[in-house]
Amino acid sequence: MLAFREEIDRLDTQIHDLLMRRAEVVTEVGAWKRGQNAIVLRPAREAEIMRRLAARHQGPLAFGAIARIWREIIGDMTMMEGKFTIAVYLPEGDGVYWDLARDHFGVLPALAVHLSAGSVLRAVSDDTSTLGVLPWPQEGDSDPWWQYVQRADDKSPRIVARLPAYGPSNAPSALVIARAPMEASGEDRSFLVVETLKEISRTRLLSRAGAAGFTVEWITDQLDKPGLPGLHLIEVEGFVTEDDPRLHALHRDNPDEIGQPRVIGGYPMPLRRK
Ligand SMILES: O=C(O)C(=O)C[C@]1(C(=O)O)C=C[C@@H](O)C=C1
Repeated sequence: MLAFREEIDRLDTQIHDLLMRRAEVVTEVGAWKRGQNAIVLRPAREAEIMRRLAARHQGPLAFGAIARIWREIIGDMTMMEGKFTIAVYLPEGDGVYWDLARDHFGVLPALAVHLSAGSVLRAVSDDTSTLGVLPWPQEGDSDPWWQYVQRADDKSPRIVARLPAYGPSNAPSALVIARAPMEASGEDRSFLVVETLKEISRTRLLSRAGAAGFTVEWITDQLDKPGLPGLHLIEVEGFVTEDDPRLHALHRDNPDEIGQPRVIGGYPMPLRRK
């Protein structure tokens, strides 16, 4: 028994030393980024780190535990690189987005409570908060927040990540908005906002998107009544940038039905518990 505990003490010392060393390296990364005026948060890199660890993981400890520890490490170390505040949507009586934010970004960042999604968007737009945590878009929401996300550039907030980074696929999801650069992680999804100019069924819109070359994962509408002219949020496979020829094709091939779509961000695919 004593021998086991001595071994555990030695391992703890090594883990602690390595974490302190990792924090020093991340501090250097932070200094380098400040010199370059580069944005601190890199969701694509974070996803790659998690995927690499998941692929090599073995032994009796469930990967969910490793994922949680690494989210704490990465979240807290991101905060060391620059001052972060996170605006979190916290509807009365529902702390799910708060928990998702804390689990993802660690104990260090300050979380600010916002009672509406619009208020989260404003906080990130006017730089009161670095990041915003918003609910996954709900069907039937008459005033969905995504319609106010302008486009995927570095100046206005866009969707950059999905929470949780690891978990069952039916877990409640949140989306993170920030003014961060677009970066592909190798396994990504993107969000397009598409304006329909006349009455068109969802099936027709989806087949148009397919014909333009997109693989559609999910769609929701700004209106309670899908089919009427209006805005549609379409989640597609892969990393899509503003200059993607498929965006142009969707409008060009259906000029009376579909306006020029815009990209409002996307996210690296989270790891899924098998
Ligand atoms: O690789 C970087 O750019 C880092 O800043 C390091 C690090 C990390 O802790 O591994 C921290 C924040 C970024 O979002 C991604 C990764």
